[in-house]
Amino acid sequence: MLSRCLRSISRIPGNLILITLSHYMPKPQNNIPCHRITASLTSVSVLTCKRPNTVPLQVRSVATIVDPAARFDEMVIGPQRKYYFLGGKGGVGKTSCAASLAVKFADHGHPTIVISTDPAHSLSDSFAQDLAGGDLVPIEGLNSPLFALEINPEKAKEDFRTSSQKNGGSAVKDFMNNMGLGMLADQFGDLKLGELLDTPPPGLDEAIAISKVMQIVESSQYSMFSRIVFDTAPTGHTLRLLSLPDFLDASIGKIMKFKQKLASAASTFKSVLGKAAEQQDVPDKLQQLRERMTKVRDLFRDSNSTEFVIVTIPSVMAINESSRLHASLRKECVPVHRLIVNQILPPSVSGCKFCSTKRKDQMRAIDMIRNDPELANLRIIEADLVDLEIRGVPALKFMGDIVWR
Ligand SMILES: Nc1ncnc2c1ncn2[C@@H]1O[C@H](COP(=O)(O)OP(=O)(O)OP(=O)(O)O)[C@@H](O)[C@H]1O
Repeated sequence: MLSRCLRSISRIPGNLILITLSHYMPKPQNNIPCHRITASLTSVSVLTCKRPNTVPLQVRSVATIVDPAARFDEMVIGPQRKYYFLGGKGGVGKTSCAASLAVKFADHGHPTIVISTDPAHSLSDSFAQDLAGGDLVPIEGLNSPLFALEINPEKAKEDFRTSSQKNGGSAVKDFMNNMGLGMLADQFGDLKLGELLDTPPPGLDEAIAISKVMQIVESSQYSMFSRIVFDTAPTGHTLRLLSLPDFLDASIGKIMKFKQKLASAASTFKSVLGKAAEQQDVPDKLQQLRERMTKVRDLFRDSNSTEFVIVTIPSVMAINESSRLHASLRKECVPVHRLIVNQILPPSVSGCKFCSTKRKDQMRAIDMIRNDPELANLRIIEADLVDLEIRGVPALKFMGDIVWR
């Protein structure tokens, strides 16, 4: 209702927001429009409706508009680089939404990269191109460059584990024994080096994948790309990923402490100091990893450049999970403004009994969103279930026009 009638919103003096509506709106006494508008605005109280098409409202705090459109114009504006992470429950349409957003950015003149960090990739299927080779692959047929990549987290984890074992885990222990400092190993038992180096915690695979991606996006070779879209793994992985930088920070902090203790202990073994210097790069590598993890965390939290878009479907289970995801993202200070409710059965299905029953269920689930304290304030983007397979650039353009309006 509001989106159909809305022409503009502007702040006016006296802590008022002026909402100009493009359609004729009856007076508030008629009991329709202002109530509907207040239902669509949070923390708003209606003062008066002076003229049929101009409604001044007093706000207690900045109003959030629940509007069934993505406001793509806001997303596309500005040449500075922006990151969009799309996440949610498995199978809800994260990849289709991420790929269609990347296609739309590129079609609007933004050189764009889309990266899948989901271990169960479907980005290749979505673009109908093989993107699993480890390098960015150009996607044809768009106004600006679009490159896509599927990260293989298993491989990244294996690389990390191998290099840790070579340079950090066993190498650290051998190093201590060689120096005759084996007795110090017990003293450093509380450092739990193995926790980080031998048995990587869950989520490390994706963090390393994203960290690898950071390497790509930080390099001057890719500085021209102004939009980076991530198709992330289902909720559980994403949540672990978010808590990972803090975990690693603590673990790596312990190892850095270890480095300092080792340096002071080594001073009593002057003859082996030369060897100590050779091993200097072990903690330095960890320091680099720590710095990269910190950057990943900062990137997730930077509201100027980053937005996490939650994708869901209109079912009670998916909406409950989205609510939990939003609560966790909020706790981690990750900016979230939009919730895509995908695969909604269109009203035209009313001829089919099964479909219309299903649609009623979906409408009830959508009502849940509006009453959910975590989700109600997000911009809700409604996307219909379409009767074609979302595969290949033309289908993604079609999907993009449905979702990213
Ligand atoms: N609005 C839609 N209309 C019709 N089909 C859709 C829609 N959105 C997604 N699909 C289809 O649903 C399936 C799952 O979509 P997609 O792979 O994008 O989900 P996902 O959340 O990324 O899944 P996963 O968690 O398995 O990676 C695909 O076959 C896709 O084409």
